[in-house]
Amino acid sequence: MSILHDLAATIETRKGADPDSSWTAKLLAKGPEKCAEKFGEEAIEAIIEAVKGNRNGLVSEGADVLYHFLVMLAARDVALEDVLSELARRQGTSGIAEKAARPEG
Ligand SMILES: N=c1c2ncn([C@@H]3O[C@H](COP(=O)(O)OP(=O)(O)OP(=O)(O)O)[C@@H](O)[C@H]3O)c2ncn1[C@@H]1O[C@H](COP(=O)(O)O)[C@@H](O)[C@H]1O
Repeated sequence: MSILHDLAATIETRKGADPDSSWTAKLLAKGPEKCAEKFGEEAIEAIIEAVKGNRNGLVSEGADVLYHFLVMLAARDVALEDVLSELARRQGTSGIAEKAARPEG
């Protein structure tokens, strides 16, 4: 299990939990739209750090982005595994070398 899988599993346990018991439970209780909004805010903060060239800031905001991405997925009942499977599928269908190796037609 990766850290992302561990975190996704923790976030899953926060669904329906008392909003006063954890930050994640509180955010999920506000609904999927709020979760998506928070993801957008964190993404913008990461963009700002990237544009500034602030390595430490980008690492920190990047962690926020990944956490809020997982919360957004959980809020819409989309499994991390589905996103990872989509990435894996693309590994097999993209890339100049792979395309060149494929027969015509
Ligand atoms: N990785 C994170 C993580 N990253 C960011 N955050 C929270 O996300 C919030 C985002 O910061 P903001 O400044 O936007 O928050 P805010 O200003 O208080 O919120 P708003 O008023 O803007 O809505 C912070 O309060 C952080 O605590 C996180 N909260 C939890 N986790 C992980 O999730 C696990 C479960 O957390 P709890 O559900 O809180 O136990 C933890 O063990 C951590 O591993």
